[in-house]
Amino acid sequence: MSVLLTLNAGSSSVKFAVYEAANAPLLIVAGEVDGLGPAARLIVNTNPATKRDLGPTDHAAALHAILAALRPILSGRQVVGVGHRIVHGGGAFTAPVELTPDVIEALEAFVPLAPLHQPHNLAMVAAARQAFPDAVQIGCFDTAFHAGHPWVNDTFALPRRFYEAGVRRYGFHGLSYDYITDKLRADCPELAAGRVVIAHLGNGASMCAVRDGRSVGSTMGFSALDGLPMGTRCGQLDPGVLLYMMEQGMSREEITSILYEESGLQGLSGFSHDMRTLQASDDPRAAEAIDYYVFRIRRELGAMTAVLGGIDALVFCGGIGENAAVIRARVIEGMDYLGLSLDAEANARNATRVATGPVPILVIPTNEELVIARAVSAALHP
Ligand SMILES: Nc1ncnc2c1ncn2[C@@H]1O[C@H](COP(=O)(O)OP(=O)(O)O)[C@@H](O)[C@H]1O
Ligand SMILES: CC(=O)OP(=O)(O)O
Ligand SMILES: [Mg+2]
Repeated sequence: MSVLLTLNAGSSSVKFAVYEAANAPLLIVAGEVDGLGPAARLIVNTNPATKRDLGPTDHAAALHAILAALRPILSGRQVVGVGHRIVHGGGAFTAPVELTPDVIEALEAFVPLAPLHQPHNLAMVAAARQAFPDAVQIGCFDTAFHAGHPWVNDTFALPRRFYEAGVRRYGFHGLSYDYITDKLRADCPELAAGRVVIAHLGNGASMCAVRDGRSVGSTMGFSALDGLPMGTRCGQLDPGVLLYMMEQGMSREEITSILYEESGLQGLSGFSHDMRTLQASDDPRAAEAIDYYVFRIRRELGAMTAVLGGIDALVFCGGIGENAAVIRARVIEGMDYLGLSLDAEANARNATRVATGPVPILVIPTNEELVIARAVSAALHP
């Protein structure tokens, strides 16, 4: 049997799935290594019984563990296509593409703009090519969903030459937004045609303003640093802070490390980037980190609603958006002025529909893997 493999290297996880290679890909198995760093674990089919502690694990080791776990499943099956999440496609890659050596070379240019993702995304391509030399390798871009952004959301107020040189607000998490808008189109077409704010709250986090299924605004920009605070990333920052750091004599490497790896929930709490750990802690710094996180989501919810001129539905997704009922409750508190109010009981059990007010609030498990698998399938069956 011919199968497709998808690989999604996020900042704290590597997610994977295997599908039967049909026109509409049929899921065989899915799973992830999450908690990359000192204590990662492998979980298959979200079944806690399969959980295996891997100890200290980076992206490469995670892929190794995934391929080992897949060996019995892939035996007797032929991997004909591998689909990769590629976080940054810049202005040039606005649709899935075969990952030829020329394309890989072009994508390497974006490594400095997404250092927590792009190098790992590209390393997965090399590893998959070695493991499955006969399979076609397809790249699917987080930036592509936002490619039609209105210019005002695309630009910074810098001299024009920077825009021409590609210094633009690309936006990310596009595979997730693509899945959610498609799901809305299928399950609630009346909402899909309207003004929807999607909050993708994972280890990375962003929000997107969607009108009639198209991105018209997003909180992330040129790099995956902007907008909301994240596990270890700072989110929106006054550029004067960067000048200050430079004046203090910090090197580019030091500043990069602070902004990408030592900030966000990690920086504010001083001990963890993981929402589960922070919620379980009684350290006041954990509470303050969560306060700032919620404050910024509420602020951007107002901004995204203003971009859309109102809101017809709010969707939560990503590891935190799908599972952290308390965070959703705190984001929605006092938002009746937007027509948003929460059904506490439905919210507590992570139900799909969690609103009591006039504006639907939905919790939709995102599925970047399926978006990737569909793209691979389309490439194989044009
Ligand atoms: N039940 C839960 N309650 C609170 N937070 C959760 C829960 N499950 C997962 N998370 C959080 O989700 C985040 C990871 O999200 P995920 O979307 O899987 O990450 P990535 O951005 O690496 O794809 C972590 O902060 C984790 O603590
Ligand atoms: C773009 C980004 O931040 O992705 P993730 O949330 O998977 O780290
Ligand atoms: Mg992710």
